[in-house]
Amino acid sequence: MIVVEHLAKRFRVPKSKPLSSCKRQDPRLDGHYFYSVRDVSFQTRSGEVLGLLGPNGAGKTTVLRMLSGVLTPDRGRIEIGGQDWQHQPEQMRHQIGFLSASTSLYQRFTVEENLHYFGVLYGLSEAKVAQRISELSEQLELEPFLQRKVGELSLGMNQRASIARAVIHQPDVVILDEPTTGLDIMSAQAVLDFIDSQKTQNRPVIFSTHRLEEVSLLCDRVAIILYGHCVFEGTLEEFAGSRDTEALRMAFVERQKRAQAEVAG
Ligand SMILES: Nc1ncnc2c1ncn2[C@@H]1O[C@H](COP(=O)(O)OP(=O)(O)OP(=O)(O)O)[C@@H](O)[C@H]1O
Repeated sequence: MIVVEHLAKRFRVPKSKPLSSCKRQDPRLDGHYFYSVRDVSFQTRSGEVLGLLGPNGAGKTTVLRMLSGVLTPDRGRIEIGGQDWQHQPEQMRHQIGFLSASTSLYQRFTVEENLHYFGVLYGLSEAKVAQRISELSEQLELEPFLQRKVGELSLGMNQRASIARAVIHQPDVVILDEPTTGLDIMSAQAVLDFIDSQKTQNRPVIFSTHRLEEVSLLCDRVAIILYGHCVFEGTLEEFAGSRDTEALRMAFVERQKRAQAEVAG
């Protein structure tokens, strides 16, 4: 079970850097600080997939970076499997597999060499590393390019290898930031199948996306982030009355319009 309560994160606005007009009008700008995440709460159970939705700049990546331990929240609480992040940050970091846009691999190493390197870095034995590489190769369809250098891979291959790197240590929780963005159909499908397979292993997945078809297909729950606030958290049926993509789209547009009107008014 993952419980996130009242997360908040602000960043100091550098004096030297002029803000865009969009940023200057953003209600989250307050004095010298930009409040990227104001108040976000949600929860998800083992074997559930939670989709984090919201327009560009809503605060999704900042939430995921706090969940994965990359950023420390200014406020709020994160509990994973009954343990509080704040009290056991190192232990918790090992329980999480996090893929972000900045998850990178060594370009001159092959995919297998990269996975081996990161597996050893996580303290896995040689036998365990070999077992994980074999499992992940199958799950993410890496076999055809396992021996190729990362610098020669397509975007889709690179993303699948990066996901394998993120979960090489068999974490209890998988967190993926826009995992299918920019991918071709086959690579995107391999990533979606991987997320789906986590359900059968009873492992919770939290992922951000702009694609409602993916939410409809995979998610048990959604959390909608607008201007750094969580404006909805619950099942798809509670959100849109059904899992249908069009129903989700209408519910999402309705929420966003309402939030914009509240901000403007
Ligand atoms: N380190 C930082 N310093 C200053 N502002 C930041 C920082 N990180 C994020 N922000 C700002 O916080 C807001 C939320 O950013 P975030 O990346 O979390 O949004 P997002 O919902 O993931 O957007 P997208 O869908 O485009 O990826 C944005 O306005 C962003 O510019």
